[in-house]
Amino acid sequence: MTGNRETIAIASDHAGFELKEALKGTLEELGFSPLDLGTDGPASVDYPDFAGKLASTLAEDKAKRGVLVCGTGIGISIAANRHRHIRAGVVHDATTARLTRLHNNANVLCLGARIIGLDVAKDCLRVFLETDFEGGRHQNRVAKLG
Ligand SMILES: O=C(CO)[C@H](O)[C@H](O)COP(=O)(O)O
Repeated sequence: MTGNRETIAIASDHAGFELKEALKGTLEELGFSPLDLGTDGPASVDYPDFAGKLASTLAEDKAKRGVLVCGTGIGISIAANRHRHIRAGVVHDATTARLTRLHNNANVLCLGARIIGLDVAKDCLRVFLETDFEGGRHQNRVAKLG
């Protein structure tokens, strides 16, 4: 928390850099405090490094939720999901953003900057952050993820 604003960790590779920068502003508008873990520019970098930074940040309890962006959202989600405390979901619209919270209790939102536009990405972010886990039948399934 920063003041009474929840901290949201956010990171990207070079392909996601511009979208990450834009989404930091969206987080502020929505009343959250973005914790930017890089990358810091358009120079080519390796997405597992930034997924790892975000995973460490959540493990250290510096944030409870995070956002990762790469070209497709896929590579950075694979990397993030190697960490047992991470449930990262790649989403493409508000419906998948809602369902990855309702059903999967995802704690990390993954977006593909080369796949979706800014307005859709903003919708995904807002819905992801405002939707609670449904529990019930999904609780055992999520527990079985390890
Ligand atoms: O989407 C990604 C991983 O899933 C990466 O952003 C993408 O592979 C980077 O590609 P390039 O080095 O050609 O910019």
